Amino acid sequence: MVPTMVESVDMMLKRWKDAGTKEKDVHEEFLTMTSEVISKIVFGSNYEEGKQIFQKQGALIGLAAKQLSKIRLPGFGLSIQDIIDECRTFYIAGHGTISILLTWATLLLGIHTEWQEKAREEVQQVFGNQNPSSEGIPRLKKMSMIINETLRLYPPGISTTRKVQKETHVGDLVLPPNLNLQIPALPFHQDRGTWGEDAHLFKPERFSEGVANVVNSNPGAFLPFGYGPRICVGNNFAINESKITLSMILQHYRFTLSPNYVHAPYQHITLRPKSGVQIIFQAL
Ligand code: HEM
Repeated sequence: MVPTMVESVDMMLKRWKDAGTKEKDVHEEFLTMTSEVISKIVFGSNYEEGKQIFQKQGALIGLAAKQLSKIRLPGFGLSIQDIIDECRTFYIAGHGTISILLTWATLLLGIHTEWQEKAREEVQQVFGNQNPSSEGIPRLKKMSMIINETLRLYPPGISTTRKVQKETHVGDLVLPPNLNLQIPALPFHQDRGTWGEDAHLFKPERFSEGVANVVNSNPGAFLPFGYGPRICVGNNFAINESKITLSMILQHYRFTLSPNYVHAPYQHITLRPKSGVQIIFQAL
């Protein structure tokens, strides 16, 4: 997967170079790039083909006889429809969230340029001018701290849901069966009792000893990928793709937030910027 990710980021950086413009809406750029990656990995195709596959799937589902969707693959208990649904889930879950994480991380590094420099130094130590490799990715400690702090302040999957199976007592509350619960990440991520009075500030050093060290007394304090048996299955995929993308950008550009940017995060399933994030890039 790493070479596929590197190839897609490389294509994005070539587009940037050819376009020659310094200011970019990185949300748009990352959306195209992450769609490219997931299309190649799930379908072995590119972004345009991936889009077409979904349009064709719509028609296919309409045409598919009920009989077809009832065919079950031996040993797996999955129907053709189940497999189509799984591919769709991976396609949708597998790029929107990563592009949002990358967008917020770039915004924060565009403001906190001292952290941008620290991250660039680390990337140069680990990869030099070479493309990121799977052996080097786990050595990017500062990058992990930056990504975790971004996920804490701007969790793309802003809330998750659970359904109560049997009557449950939580403190004085009695939760009846079948109650749907919405579990928002932000109040936990910005709780001053857990994170301190500066909980609202970007301070990646909180994670210098890893996530477990910060949340060991309360595993629910940091929920960017959810929690328990239904935790996000794309967790490592997302972190790897984010580290690769940020590393390659840092190898080629120094960047700052544009004065044209208007801060307007809003929740539309995920936590995204309403009018994009405009960043000014300077080639190194
Ligand atoms: C930064 C990127 C991502 C974030 C923030 C994120 C966040 C989440 C969250 C909060 C959940 C709910 C977990 C729970 O209820 O406990 C979830 C579930 C899920 N995610 Fe992600 N996700 C990301 C990337 C991905 C990627 C790249 C994929 C696939 C390639 C993916 C596939 C899934 C799937 C299939 C589920 C449902 C798991 C289940 O119900 O068992 N996600 N994700």
